[in-house]
Amino acid sequence: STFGGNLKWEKNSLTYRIVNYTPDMSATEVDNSIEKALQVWAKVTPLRFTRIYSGTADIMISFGRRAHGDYYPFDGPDGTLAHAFAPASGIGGDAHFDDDESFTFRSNSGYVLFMVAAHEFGHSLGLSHSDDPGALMYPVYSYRNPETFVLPRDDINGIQSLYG
Ligand SMILES: O=C1CC=C(NS(=O)(=O)c2ccc(-c3ccccc3)cc2)CC1=O
Ligand SMILES: [Ca+2]
Ligand SMILES: [Zn+2]
Ligand SMILES: [Zn+2]
Repeated sequence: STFGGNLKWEKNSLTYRIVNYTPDMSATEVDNSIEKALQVWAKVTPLRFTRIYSGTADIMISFGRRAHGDYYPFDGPDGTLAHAFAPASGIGGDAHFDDDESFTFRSNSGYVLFMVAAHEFGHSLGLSHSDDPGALMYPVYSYRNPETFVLPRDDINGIQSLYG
């Protein structure tokens, strides 16, 4: 959900940090999923993402369960899979993933981290939900092959209305 207003980043160069990992996948698979999910948005905007390994990034990415340090505790298996905060300082832009879910790299047994992350990063960049069922920002998870995934037109229009 889009916590916070309909803001946007006032800079095109953003940093991200993968704060911790899920036991479901290898670190390399998590790194790859996150990187590709950010590239989905970078490809159609002037936005550029630089990974940092310590300190505070614009987009802090972490896995947690139940109460995990903000006012939006997760709910155990299923239900909410993840959430992200709209662009702002501090927790703004951060994306949290519910570690009571099973995330996967490619197979469709479990939630594909790439897909969930691409959706959440839409929120991190200022997008809210789309009512187009084919859109990435539609609020219902749907599996699409990460290898062949192409950002739908509705999402391109949305992100380019903010950062075109
Ligand atoms: O904006 C919302 C509101 C509902 C949420 N529920 S969720 O965590 O179960 C969730 C639902 C769908 C997705 C999703 C949608 C499209 C593609 C990939 C994931 C991600 C998270 C999380 C979320 O980001
Ligand atoms: Ca959950
Ligand atoms: Zn959402
Ligand atoms: Zn959280």
